[in-house]
Amino acid sequence: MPGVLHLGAVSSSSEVVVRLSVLPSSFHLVFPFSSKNMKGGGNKNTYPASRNVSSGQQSASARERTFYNKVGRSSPNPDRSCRPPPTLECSQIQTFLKTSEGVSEKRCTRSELHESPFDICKTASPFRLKKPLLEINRGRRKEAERAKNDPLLQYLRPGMVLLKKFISHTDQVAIVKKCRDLGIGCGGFYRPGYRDGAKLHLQMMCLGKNWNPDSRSYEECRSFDNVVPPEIPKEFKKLVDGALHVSRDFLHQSAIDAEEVSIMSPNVCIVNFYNDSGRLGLHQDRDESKESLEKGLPVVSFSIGDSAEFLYSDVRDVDSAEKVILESGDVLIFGGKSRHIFHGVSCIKPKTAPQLLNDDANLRPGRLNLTFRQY
Ligand SMILES: O=C(O)CCC(=O)C(=O)O
Ligand SMILES: [Fe+2]
Repeated sequence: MPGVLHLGAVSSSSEVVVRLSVLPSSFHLVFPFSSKNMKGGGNKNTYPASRNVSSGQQSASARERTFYNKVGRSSPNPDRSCRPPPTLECSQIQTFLKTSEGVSEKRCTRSELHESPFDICKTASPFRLKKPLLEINRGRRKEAERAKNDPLLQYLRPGMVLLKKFISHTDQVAIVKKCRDLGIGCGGFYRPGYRDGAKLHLQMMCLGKNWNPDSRSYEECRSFDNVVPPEIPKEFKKLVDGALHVSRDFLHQSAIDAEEVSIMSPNVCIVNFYNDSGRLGLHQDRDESKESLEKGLPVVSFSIGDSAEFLYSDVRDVDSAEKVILESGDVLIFGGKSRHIFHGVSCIKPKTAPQLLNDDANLRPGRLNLTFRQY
């Protein structure tokens, strides 16, 4: 039965064998954004119509399209031991742990994480009280009012563009669900720290390659548990590509050199989850390859959930840093002359996530952020 987890466990004093098997699910892909339709100087408050990516056809209805039609049918991660996984469609995860000498098999395991996987979604309660319609509508009106005068496309500085509300509601829900599934599996969320014991104020998961905060370098598998990070879902890559094209069109329409934002193909993504007290100090993203950094290939950042106060500056100085609020659905791009900016998250603004997202994605209070890079 699709999506059903079979768990069998056999245990002896020297060995534990756990087998999980889940049938993979298939996806039908539909994406909402097409750079081709983007008129930078046109309607400031709408993005272009949806496009069915798989067929390349224009679709009639705009915005509210999803890139999964089967969200929530989770397929736990395939084998991610530090060896080539047998197949990405792998439907089984096997863990062999031996407590005695002579370990012959040691594959995808969580045993070394020392903590249970972090779930970015709330546990569904069968007794969840529905908010009164009046209250829901009041929330929506407030959100719409606030967004009314916000230009959808904002040029923040050379190489830095903000696409407000770029990710549709249904795509945000799908991203949350995908990150949740990956996050509770092998290579999922953990609280990163440094050798001296200091911890970052967030939960992190890497896709593509692992970023090691202590050595400030990328590695093929996580040094603390030998797990190969999950791949970046191709649906995420399509959204990144759409965002890059829309921002280049916008620059072009605004008589700014589109090359300030280069096209790149992400092969690394750092997924951060911040709770209400989460934050991230000012830093530069400078651990990608020399070639990528020299070309100024952009970082593309997705925000979902509660809003964040995002700081950026040419120097590492919180007091003089510029400030921008990143809201759910926003995409921030910084490349070219802004590729080396110092940036960070000074605070999360509690209870600012759209009510509809809370209802449909069941995200914990906090903020999900994905930053895509080309190593
Ligand atoms: O959460 C954010 O907006 C920034 C994340 C970030 O800078 C990073 O992961 O390097
Ligand atoms: Fe960063």
